Amino acid sequence: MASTVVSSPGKVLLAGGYLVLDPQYSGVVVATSSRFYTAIRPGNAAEGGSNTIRVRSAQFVDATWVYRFKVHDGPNAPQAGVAQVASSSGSGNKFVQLALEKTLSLALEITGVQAVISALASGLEIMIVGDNDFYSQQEQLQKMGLPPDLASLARIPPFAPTGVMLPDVSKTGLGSSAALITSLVTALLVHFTVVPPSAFAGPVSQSSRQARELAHNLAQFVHCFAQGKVGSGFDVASAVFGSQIYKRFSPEVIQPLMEDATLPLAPILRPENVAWNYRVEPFCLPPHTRLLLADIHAGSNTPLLVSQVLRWRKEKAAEAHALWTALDQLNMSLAATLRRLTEFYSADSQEYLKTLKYISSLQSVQWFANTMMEQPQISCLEAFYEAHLLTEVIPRFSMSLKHAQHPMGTLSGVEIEPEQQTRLLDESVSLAGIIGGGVPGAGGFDAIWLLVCDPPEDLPDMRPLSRIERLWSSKAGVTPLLAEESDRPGLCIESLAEVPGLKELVNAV
Ligand SMILES: Nc1ncnc2c1ncn2[C@@H]1O[C@H](COP(=O)(O)OP(=O)(O)O)[C@@H](O)[C@H]1O
Ligand SMILES: C[C@@](O)(CCOP(=O)(O)OP(=O)(O)O)CC(=O)O
Repeated sequence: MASTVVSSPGKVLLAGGYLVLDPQYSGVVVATSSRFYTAIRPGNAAEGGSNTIRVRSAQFVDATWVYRFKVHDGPNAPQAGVAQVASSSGSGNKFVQLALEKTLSLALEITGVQAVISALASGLEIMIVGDNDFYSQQEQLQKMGLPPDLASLARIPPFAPTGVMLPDVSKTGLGSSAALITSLVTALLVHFTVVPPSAFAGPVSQSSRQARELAHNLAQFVHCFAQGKVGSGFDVASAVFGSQIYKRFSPEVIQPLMEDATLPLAPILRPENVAWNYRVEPFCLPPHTRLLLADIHAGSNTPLLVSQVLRWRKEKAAEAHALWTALDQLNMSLAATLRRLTEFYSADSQEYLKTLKYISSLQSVQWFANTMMEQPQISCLEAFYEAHLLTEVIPRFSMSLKHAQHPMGTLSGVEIEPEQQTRLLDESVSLAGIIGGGVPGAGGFDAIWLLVCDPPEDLPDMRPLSRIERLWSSKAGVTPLLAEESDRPGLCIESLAEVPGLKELVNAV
């Protein structure tokens, strides 16, 4: 039987951090070209593999877990028992184990006990890998004697070994656990014929929507259950559906499953369940602009930041409401302006590209220097400038949150946009051809994002991307990531042979 391979993208929350935890507000999420991959194939019956599931995470030291599957007669429905029988590191992998247990339980409910048992007759071999971008490659570049730029990153072999055990890896904030859980549960759903592979073979369509929604609901539940908390779920939603404007689901929908592990899953997780009230509005960055991320190699504690901000919001309700409302307006204006740029391109790609090429060589303060410019170019330029101004204002607003708390003290030290990040952003955004940027997600010391002009044709002087690479290479500990915005839908079914480097890993013993 051929391997089932499913991938899902990482995420960048451009705007809407903290707000997106509340269903009244939305987050602007970009799915990345960097992905997680899960490959599943039958094990070896001759080696007594029946009902044995071996999971390997090839990029890490001692990252093999072996599980034994059993069907239990639950009080309400048959349930999958997935017990760990071996682990190369001696410790478990709660996220993987729960993904297996919950997905196989759902398969038992939907396809029946016999179908699941026969699909496990030879056991399963599962390989999980994430693109190099999910982990800081700064040490790898040093080892290879390469400068910290995009060309060097492209020379690192795919799925390069990190040389460390899983808990010790330095992450870049692309949302590894959400992308991993989403690709793993969906690969299992496909392998156990709960959903057809065709549902993930092309763009999100009406006919494939239900399968995606089931994968979404299951991945959200497993991710929350494994984390022991219900986040906004923007990371899982973008792993499933791609770039979007996201409004969260009410946590109540999965609360019964979080509290009672014996409940049947299908009635709650099925796509027809109207209690799943999340909203996904498709979104994409304007044509020929490039998302560029920096790995800052530092990291912040998101749960701590979140709990401090939410406590402040509760204590200072009126102040917080005013700030949340203002921030949401700015975030939604940014999304609308970026959309308007895409519309310009659709209406008149030549004028759009002319404008893009023009601003690629100028700092934003010079964009309006050319008084000879005429419509429709002026309107297009105005939209680029509006996007620039909005990204300038949004982080300053979150900073006002930092200052707002001082009299009260509860938020002191909450570094949503630390000064180092502000300085790096200011320097980056002031270069020619940079539309704007910000601190993604919960903020902190993790990363910054930039939107960079990337016109299709040659430019008379240095490309904006190269300007940024030059600036960042002069800063210790700042390296770009290869990730761009994904040009594919969220979840994708893959062919093993077409994912460079994956076949070799899957076939290695
Ligand atoms: N590449 C991987 N292979 C296997 N399990 C993984 C991998 N990455 C993450 N996990 C599982 O997900 C858990 C949470 O991962 P973590 O990277 O801390 O999450 P996050 O991306 O949300 O910060 C890990 O403890 C591990 O159980
Ligand atoms: C605060 C948040 O709204 C956004 C956090 O975004 P990040 O991208 O910082 O997330 P992590 O991958 O968990 O570090 C919390 C949420 O929406 O769940």
